[in-house]
Amino acid sequence: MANCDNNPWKKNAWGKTEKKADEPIVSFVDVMSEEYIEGMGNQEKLEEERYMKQLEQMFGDTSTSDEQFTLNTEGMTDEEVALALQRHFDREADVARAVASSSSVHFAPDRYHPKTMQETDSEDEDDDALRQAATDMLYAKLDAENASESRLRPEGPSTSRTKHDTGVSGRRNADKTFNDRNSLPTGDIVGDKINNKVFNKLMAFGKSEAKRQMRHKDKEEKATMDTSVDSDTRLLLLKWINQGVFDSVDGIIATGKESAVLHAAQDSATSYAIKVYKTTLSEFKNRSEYVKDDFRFKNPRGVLKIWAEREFMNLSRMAKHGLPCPQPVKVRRNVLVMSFLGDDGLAAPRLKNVEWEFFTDEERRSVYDQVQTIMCRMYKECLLVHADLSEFNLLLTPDNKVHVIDVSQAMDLSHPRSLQFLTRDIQNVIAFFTKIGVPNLPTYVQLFNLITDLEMVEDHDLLVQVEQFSEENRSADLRHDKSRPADMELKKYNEEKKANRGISPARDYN
Ligand SMILES: Nc1ncnc2c1ncn2[C@@H]1O[C@H](COP(=O)(O)OP(=O)(O)OP(=O)(O)O)[C@@H](O)[C@H]1O
Repeated sequence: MANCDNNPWKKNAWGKTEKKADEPIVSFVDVMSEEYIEGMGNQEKLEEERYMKQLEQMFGDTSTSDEQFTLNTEGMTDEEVALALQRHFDREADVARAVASSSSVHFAPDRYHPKTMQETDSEDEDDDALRQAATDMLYAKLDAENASESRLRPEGPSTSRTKHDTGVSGRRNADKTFNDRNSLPTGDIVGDKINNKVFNKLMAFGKSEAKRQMRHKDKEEKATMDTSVDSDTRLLLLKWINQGVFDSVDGIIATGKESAVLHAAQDSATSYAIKVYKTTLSEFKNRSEYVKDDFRFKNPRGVLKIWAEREFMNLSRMAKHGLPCPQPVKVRRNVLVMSFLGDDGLAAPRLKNVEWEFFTDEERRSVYDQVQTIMCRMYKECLLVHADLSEFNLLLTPDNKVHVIDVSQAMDLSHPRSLQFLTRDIQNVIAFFTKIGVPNLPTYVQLFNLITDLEMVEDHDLLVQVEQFSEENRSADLRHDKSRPADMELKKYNEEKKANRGISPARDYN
């Protein structure tokens, strides 16, 4: 086979004539022989030695030891010094490269690279010491700047402080407490210290106090609404002013347990009392005795709004029979408008508040007689028992006439306990007039018999007799439905509504 190597037209894959290799051609057998490899190694060693000699000739000593580099800069300009340093740096770099390529020399990175960030215990200690020194310096500076605050610093020149220092944290706590006025009103505590325990307690107290005040505010707002007028009532009153029922509502006459009574005026000639019932259940708890047998009070919340209507209805019944009481004018939801008892916008006093020492015996007796007549007529003509009659619900107008008010709880005689309530009314009245010195008052039994035309005896307790009578003489209607005696009152209530030609007795007025 012809030897193709000598052919000048021989081209490589890119169409170019291949350049003849400078290196001697070595057979594969030679490459694989150990002597050849050894020879190669020796040759490299020789080349390396030769290179090092060259470097020595160029730069002098190229030792890689950690000897300190010294440069005598005497008489040198800055530029010469810089050049010398640059040369030194270059030389070291060359040596490092040469050494790195030699398998017999280990590369020491510390010499050319920044110190590694590996931390040791001793380094930690050093850092702590450094930090402490920096803190000391900072506080020393602060103290120097503000000599007046030096009392915050613990005694002794070598004492160091951190943010956890009691003095520093105490001052910081005091600042925070003082500046955080929203949560805690502290007064002036500038310059004082508060230790952490106290500070934490103060903050916790501040938070709970803020919450408590919010709750308190809520309650206050609700209470204001309860005792005076809520927004719905205000709207209703405004509507009545627009309708010309009255011109203005100009103040509170009284706030009772269950209501607020306001004064309203029209043309400065006519005055009205507006009774706004509270709409919270708590106020009606003490009414349980009136309502415990009454079907309407099974759901007490639903019943709150009927108190105004009930009073309106009772006042209507009484006014119809000409009893001295406020004239009912309007009722809607929990608001009742009635005529005002008094003079010049001044409400008539309750018997409780009358100055009886200015009254003669006859005048006092006259007042008692009026009350007795009211009780009799309420029972006989209106078929009602007041059920809360006392010196608190009887007003004395300037013409010395007694008027009865607050009849929302007044009950029809059909109520299974109406006689018991009448007995209590009698006891209240007799007790009061006895107290103000009215002579020759009847006994409880006498008054009871006078009002009811029943024949109770003096020898026995009136209430015991009344209980017994009620038990034996339930009305025929009630006997039909003993399980729900209050149904009787409902029946009467509905009959009365119908008799008043409307679903509600207030209908004719609204
Ligand atoms: N028509 C009126 N004219 C003048 N003052 C009145 C009138 N109605 C009520 N008042 C005044 O308002 C006060 C409270 O009225 P009323 O007794 O009806 O409300 P109450 O909430 O039932 O009060 P309490 O339960 O404390 O007796 C009365 O004591 C009286 O001074």
